[in-house]
Amino acid sequence: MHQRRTTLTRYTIEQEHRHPGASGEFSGLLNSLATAIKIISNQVNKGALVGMLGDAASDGAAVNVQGEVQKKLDVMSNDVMLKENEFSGHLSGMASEEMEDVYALPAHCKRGKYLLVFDPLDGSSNIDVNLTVGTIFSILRAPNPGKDASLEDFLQPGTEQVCAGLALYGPSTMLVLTTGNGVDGFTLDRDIGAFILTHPQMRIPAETHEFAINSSNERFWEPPVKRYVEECLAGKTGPRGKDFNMRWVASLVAETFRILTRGGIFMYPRDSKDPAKPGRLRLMYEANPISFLIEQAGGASTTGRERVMNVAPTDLHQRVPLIFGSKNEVERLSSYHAEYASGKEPDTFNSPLFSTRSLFRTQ
Ligand SMILES: O=P(O)(O)OC[C@H]1O[C@](O)(COP(=O)(O)O)[C@@H](O)[C@@H]1O
Ligand SMILES: [Mg+2]
Ligand SMILES: [Mg+2]
Repeated sequence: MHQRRTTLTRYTIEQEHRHPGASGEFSGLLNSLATAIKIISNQVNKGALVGMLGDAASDGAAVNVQGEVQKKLDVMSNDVMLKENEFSGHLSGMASEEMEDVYALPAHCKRGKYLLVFDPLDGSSNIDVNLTVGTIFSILRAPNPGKDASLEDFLQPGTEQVCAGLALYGPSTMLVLTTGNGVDGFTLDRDIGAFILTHPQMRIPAETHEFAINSSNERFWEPPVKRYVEECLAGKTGPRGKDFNMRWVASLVAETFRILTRGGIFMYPRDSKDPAKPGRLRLMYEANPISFLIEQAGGASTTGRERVMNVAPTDLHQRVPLIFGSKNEVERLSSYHAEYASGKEPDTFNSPLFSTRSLFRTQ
């Protein structure tokens, strides 16, 4: 007996039926996005077999607008995202982590009513060590549908996103997305070449005992983050009264999926490492789409000072501090930021962990 499973195609049609006025453009766009993701997944999966590992230029000279060395897979993924989506007819422009300016659609491509912003390959440092990487995307409404999009058209806060999602190229290839009605996860069934709904309505538990932060930056953190991490490390014997576990994959997509699955808090906070950069992660194609997913799954996302999706973008490649995950933990860390901003010194800063001999010395 045939057991019917919900494919991504069926899912988008069903969603469309819920909106009687829908034109089908959005489903068409998701379809071309899914095709791009399948192509990238195939190349990531084959890796060295198709010569896809390593830097884009053998001497490491290919550098993107972020000043980061481009991997071959960064370049290939960017190209696939552009070429598979430009023809959909549903976009009036695209912007990518790997390109300085807004991508101008070729003259022969029809202009549509959406804008697509993406990080074609997130977690690039993990490619050569065969760990999970992914693609992050955000869909906005084009202020001037049918016309070429300008840079200003893209500078919309995260609250304006109509859809956001990520693809994971890990042990299995997954697509996780939200259109503002919760978060649904699909797994690629390679035998039939279709995404199947395997993780409907994902929810993040409000409580957690797992945190993720790159602790090599500890000396650059602000006091609220130092305080929060110190309290986690103090475990049962500290003010939290419970032991915490720590994870750092250095792949935002993988950390996000872990948090969507079993909770936790992710922190790439503001630090003083490079005063020109208020954070490590990019607002438009990393922080906003991830925040939309997290909030839709019942979690929270903040810069420490404000809700990420409320930040008014001023630049395509703008960076922000990013703290997200289980609601109670994110709220706790936000309250530490607020206390710090108000000038109140919490008692825990006098704890031995912050003494001159300690790991978490205050500066
Ligand atoms: O190397 P670090 O400082 O730990 O940073 C890790 C972060 O950088 C990223 O790899 C940045 O993304 P890209 O690989 O797209 O540049 C995130 O996925 C991850 O959270
Ligand atoms: Mg990235
Ligand atoms: Mg990237």
